[in-house]
Amino acid sequence: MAASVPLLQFPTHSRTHLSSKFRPTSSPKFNGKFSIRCCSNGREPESVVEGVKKVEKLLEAKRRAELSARIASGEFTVEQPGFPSLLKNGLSKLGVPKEFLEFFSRRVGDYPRIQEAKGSISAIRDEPFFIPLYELFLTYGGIFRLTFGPKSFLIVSDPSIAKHILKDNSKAYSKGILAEILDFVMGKGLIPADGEIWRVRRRAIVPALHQKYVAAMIGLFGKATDRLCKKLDVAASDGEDVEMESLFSRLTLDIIGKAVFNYDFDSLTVDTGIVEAVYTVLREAEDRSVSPIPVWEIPIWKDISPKLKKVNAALKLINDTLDDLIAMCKRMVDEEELQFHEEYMNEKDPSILHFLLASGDEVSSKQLRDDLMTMLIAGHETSAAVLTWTFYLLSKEPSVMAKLQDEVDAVLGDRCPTIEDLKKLRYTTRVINESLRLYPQPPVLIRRSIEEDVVGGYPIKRGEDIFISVWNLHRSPNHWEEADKFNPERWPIDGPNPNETNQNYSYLPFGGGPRKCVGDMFATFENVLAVAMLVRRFDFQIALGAPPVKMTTGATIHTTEGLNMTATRRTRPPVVPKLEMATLEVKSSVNSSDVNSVSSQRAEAEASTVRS
Ligand code: HEM
Repeated sequence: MAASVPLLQFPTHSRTHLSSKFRPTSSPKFNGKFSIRCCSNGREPESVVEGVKKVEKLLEAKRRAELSARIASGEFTVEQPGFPSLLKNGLSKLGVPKEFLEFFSRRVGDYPRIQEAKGSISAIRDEPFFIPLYELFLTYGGIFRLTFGPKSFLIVSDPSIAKHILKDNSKAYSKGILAEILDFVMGKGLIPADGEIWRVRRRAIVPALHQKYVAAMIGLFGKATDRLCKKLDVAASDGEDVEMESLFSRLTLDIIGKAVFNYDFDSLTVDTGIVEAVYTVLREAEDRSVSPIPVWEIPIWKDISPKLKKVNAALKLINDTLDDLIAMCKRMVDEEELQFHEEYMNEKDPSILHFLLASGDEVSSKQLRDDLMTMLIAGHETSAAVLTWTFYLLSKEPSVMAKLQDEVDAVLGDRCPTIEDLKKLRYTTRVINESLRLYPQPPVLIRRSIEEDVVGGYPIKRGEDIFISVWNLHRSPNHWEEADKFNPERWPIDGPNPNETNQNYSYLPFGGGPRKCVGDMFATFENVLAVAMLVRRFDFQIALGAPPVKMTTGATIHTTEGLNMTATRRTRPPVVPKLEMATLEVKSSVNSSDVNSVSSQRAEAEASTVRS
């Protein structure tokens, strides 16, 4: 029986089914005619944006104050550390030597105990689950236990503890609940797999995402984003607003399908059965992560539930399609005059699947399907969410948008972006870095201890379920100035690409340690390119009369009702690239080293994979 996940069971905001979001919002309410059209450059007047920001800040402060008051009033009861601990802490503050304190602890039998917060689900029902975790973190600190009835979780928001679990002692932890929830769709794919299966598959898959492959993907990103631009062009001509979250979901599905197994979903253009099947399965995975009872495991229900029948049919369609693609690719590889080497890539089909088959990867077709499916999901929802929240953040900060557009105009001109261009788009990259800080995807990393360990000085048993809150780490007032502010300037433009190592685990957009994301470089280029191509052609504002953009959560952070925007074709001043290009040219090596630093990060993670 899969463990239920009480913490993830908070009823989320009712979510519009994705498919209903897959069309431009053409209702009169969202008609472009009523959107704020602004000054000559098409950007929203700053006073309006500032006013909206002030109101949002006030609402946020009110919401926080209410939740803090609930915590203080005892809806969450805290178990304080025992008297000996309090005495020990007091003595420590008075400067009593550590050796004496340890001797004292042993004599009185006092072991440090993790602070405990007892939760009442009703107190926090209307929030995405990581929001109350943030309030609790501010009250109880970098590690605390959250107990719901018989179930308890350790919530980690301290960078050094996160580093210990993800990197230094990663062998002592598995994917726990996550593996149970995802089993139906990913089986033993790379994300849920543990132990020897994970080690073997990681060694097979990582080489497939070599630098030449990622560089070859740039053209694919460009083509797919161009299709999206064309769609926006039509909407702009028709004066229709667009729901960007669903469009980004389609963009990244089209990209990842081609990149992983050379399949063109073409979901930006058509709604085929396979696209619907992918969304049925994705939605089911998210529903399972927020469901109070694992109904999908009840024997009879499993066979009669229309919803589960639909999910099973969708899974069958996807699996059959994958089997066909694998068979087709095998035939291609058989007919090829193969000269396999480290940076091998088939020009006609540069997909990861082709690399794996050409490498002679000895793997069962079930395992191969699990891995492909895992990468499809891992690389699709995450990037779509990053783009959605980046555009949301940009709509709130016209000055950032202006600076971004200036950089893009200067670097790209009217060209389709090349890899060299992407390396020069340093401010655009910082915008993505900052968006990933404020909206990490996923907001929480899940682990389970598989042996006893000591974390942050506290002994823990085997079988502890642990949530590392990346959301808390990324917004911790201990580490960030004005933590809630969208400020790409906080990352020095000439500095290295921020990552978990150079930020000491206060920032982990792609995780860390041996299980770090294998698609970090791929995703960074994909997002930078999409943002650059879109803001070059269009100005974006939140559509007038659109519902407020609120968060809800599944595996990644979604909006509750979509991101309804007005895309307006830009009327740009002529591009005068010369001066700007000269400066950027000089500094471009910094950005190349950013890319290299991503690869060397990966090399470090791989080395520890081999060691572990
Ligand atoms: C912006 C986009 C992306 C973000 C934010 C992201 C984030 C992450 C994070 C945080 C993890 C670590 C999970 C953990 O430790 O529990 C991860 C793992 C993973 N990601 Fe990504 N990812 C992105 C794109 C991609 C892409 C494009 C691919 C595939 C091409 C991919 C494939 C994977 C895989 C296979 C793993 C599991 C690695 C392992 O356990 O060994 N991701 N990702």
